[in-house]
Amino acid sequence: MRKGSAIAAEHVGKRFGHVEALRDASINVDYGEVVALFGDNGAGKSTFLRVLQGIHRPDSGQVTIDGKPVEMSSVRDAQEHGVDTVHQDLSLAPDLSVVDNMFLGHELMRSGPLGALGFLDRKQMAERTDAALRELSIALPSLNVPVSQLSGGQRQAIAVARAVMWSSTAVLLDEPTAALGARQSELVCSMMRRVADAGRGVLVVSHDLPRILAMADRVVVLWRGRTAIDAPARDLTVPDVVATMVGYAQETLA
Ligand SMILES: Nc1ncnc2c1ncn2[C@@H]1O[C@H](COP(=O)(O)OP(=O)(O)OP(=O)(O)O)[C@@H](O)[C@H]1O
Repeated sequence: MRKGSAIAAEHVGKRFGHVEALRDASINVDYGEVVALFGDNGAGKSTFLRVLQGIHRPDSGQVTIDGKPVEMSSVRDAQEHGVDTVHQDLSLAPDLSVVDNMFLGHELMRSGPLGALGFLDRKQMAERTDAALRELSIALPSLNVPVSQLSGGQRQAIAVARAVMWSSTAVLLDEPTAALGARQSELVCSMMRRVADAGRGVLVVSHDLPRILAMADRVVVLWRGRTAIDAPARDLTVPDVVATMVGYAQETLA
């Protein structure tokens, strides 16, 4: 497994007009590590995630990928650096099969009779889908059913497996357990651990404090656009995290 920093940001600032969404936000995710990003509503989590995804250019500060400074101006730039994101809406095409969703935008073609590329290489796509799901111990009833026929947890698993298949450095997840019940949330947590074990850095944004704190290696808490906590998860309890968020707010009101 590669060692060191998969993705990081130092002292990032980002303004939208008069709103200072990020003022001094820092985070580091090592290869093989799961880092949880917590914060109250409006703390800047989505903005920070978008900076790391190449959607927003930071006004100040630096993003590094694989330890090297990067300037990104699109999601494609982040993908070229091996960083992929699992969005809250999963971005799956409900009527397409598991295999077709895994290769959405990356379809494999094979030569037709006259040597022209024109046919989807369904065999190879199915084999690579099977291997990608196996790597994360994801079992599905069939790879050929439309994903709309699968459970929420299974759809989440496909979106994660797809991100892992197309990324070599880091996988960013936005609220992966928000729409799931307890059992499926636990399965998604163990899957995130396997993604890290497969050598990626994993960054998860969540409001599901107890569950994600219990499985993460490191925790970053944003408060009003600043990194207020950056500590090993084992050193923190849920009340610690909440108290920091609320405590900071009370300090300001006082
Ligand atoms: N495109 C934008 N234009 C203007 N203001 C924005 C934009 N994006 C975010 N903001 C503002 O930046 C601040 C941080 O928002 P952000 O969505 O990053 O917080 P969050 O921690 O993800 O919140 P939540 O948990 O509610 O999703 C908020 O005040 C928000 O209104």
